[in-house]
Amino acid sequence: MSLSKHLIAPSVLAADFAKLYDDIIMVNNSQADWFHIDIMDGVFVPNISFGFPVMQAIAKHATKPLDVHLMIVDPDRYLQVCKDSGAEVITVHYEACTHLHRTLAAIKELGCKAGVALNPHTPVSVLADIIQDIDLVCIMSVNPGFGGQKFIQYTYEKVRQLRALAAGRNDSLLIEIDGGVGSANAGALLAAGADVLVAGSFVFASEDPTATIATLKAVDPQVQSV
Ligand SMILES: O=C(CO)[C@H](O)[C@H](O)COP(=O)(O)O
Ligand SMILES: [Fe+2]
Repeated sequence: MSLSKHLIAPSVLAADFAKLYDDIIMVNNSQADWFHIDIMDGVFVPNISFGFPVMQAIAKHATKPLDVHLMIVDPDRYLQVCKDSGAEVITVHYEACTHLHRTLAAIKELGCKAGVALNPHTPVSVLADIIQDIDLVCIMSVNPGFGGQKFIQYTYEKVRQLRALAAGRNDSLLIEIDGGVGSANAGALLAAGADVLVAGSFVFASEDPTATIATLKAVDPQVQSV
């Protein structure tokens, strides 16, 4: 049995949409902790993924929490439908929210965990005055919009900075890493202070996704050897 406390959230974006049901059942039966659901509007990011009807179909069969990453402008418009579509964690982008404090309060009001995602160019210091109000910070380790991109190395430093920023003010903060995550960087991310690893192509493009999830779940924190 693994003693690891970190969470694995396979990103459905990388699943085979023509056999989505099979992939949902695979995740249900794996050691994954959450489903990561990427919703894109073609405005905040230069891509459109899928919307709430598809998420509702996923929720019908998923036996694990849905961790929803909203890559959309003005996300307040869609919080209620997101909750009604099965979300347990709702993450909005810092860069997409004019009134982030109000948006986080609205997410919590719905009974969901409130997350904030940061683009690679956004420093963690922007969260200094609001860190105590956040359940989860998603550090983007690629520019959002597409799966299968190369992991940005500076992410390790951002995880360390965020853990230091939250110390004593939000010790239960979950730090999630999204983009280009796989066994080459998982151990170092955990050592830096990450709690949740999102993995899309690394899981779904592998020969045996169930075993790949188990491998990520079994990773121990490791100081990066570069
Ligand atoms: O938010 C995302 C893209 O914007 C995805 O969650 C992320 O890219 C995961 O895919 P991969 O593991 O293939 O990089
Ligand atoms: Fe994502």
